Amino acid sequence: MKSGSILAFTDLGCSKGGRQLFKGVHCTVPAGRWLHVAGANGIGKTSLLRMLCGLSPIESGDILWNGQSIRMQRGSFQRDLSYLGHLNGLQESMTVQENLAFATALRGHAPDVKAVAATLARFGVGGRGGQLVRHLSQGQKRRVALARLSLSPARLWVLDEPFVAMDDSGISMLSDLIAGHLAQGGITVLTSHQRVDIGQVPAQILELRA
Ligand SMILES: Nc1ncnc2c1ncn2[C@@H]1O[C@H](COP(=O)(O)OP(=O)(O)OP(=O)(O)O)[C@@H](O)[C@H]1O
Repeated sequence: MKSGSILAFTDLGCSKGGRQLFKGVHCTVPAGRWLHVAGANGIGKTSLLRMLCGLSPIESGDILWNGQSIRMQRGSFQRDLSYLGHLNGLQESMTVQENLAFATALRGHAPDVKAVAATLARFGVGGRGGQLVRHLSQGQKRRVALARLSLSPARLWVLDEPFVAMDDSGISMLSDLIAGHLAQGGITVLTSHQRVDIGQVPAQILELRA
């Protein structure tokens, strides 16, 4: 993983349905650090993440990746990004193994069957590889989504409420996964209503306010 990436929000604002959610957000997150986007229900945390991922347009201000607006580098920025939303982004009618192989193929690589199996085992769903995703529990789906994330070479991880539906071992596994990502020079932006600890790396907290 290349080091030295940097993410910045400059005077960022967002409105939905004609209502201003937040404005004037400034924040810089360097390589190896993580940002906890916090704030009350409905304040706009998911909306901010969706702008960051290009799922909705930037209305005011800007988002910079390595000093350049993400609007000017859509393709390369998307390759640097992995997004985990509320819905996990898994194909329900495919097996667990097929989902991970599909994600690898989308990145232009041949699926490594052994690596997929080892990763599923690491995330506590090793026996589920041949099972359809729609037959998994919510927490198991989350674990499969995290297994897929761990195989991603993306430098920026954007995670919307990643700890929801996770049991204690899942929470600690995810914290370790993020800590490992940061140690390799990655950056993580996440939302959570709970306090989050990621190894020894202090949180940068962005508290959204109306
Ligand atoms: N497409 C839309 N049209 C109109 N309003 C929208 C749209 N999408 C989101 N909103 C509104 O924008 C506000 C912010 O929603 P968002 O999901 O970003 O909040 P949040 O901070 O993530 O909330 P929570 O903590 O409850 O998950 C909410 O009031 C929501 O109803």
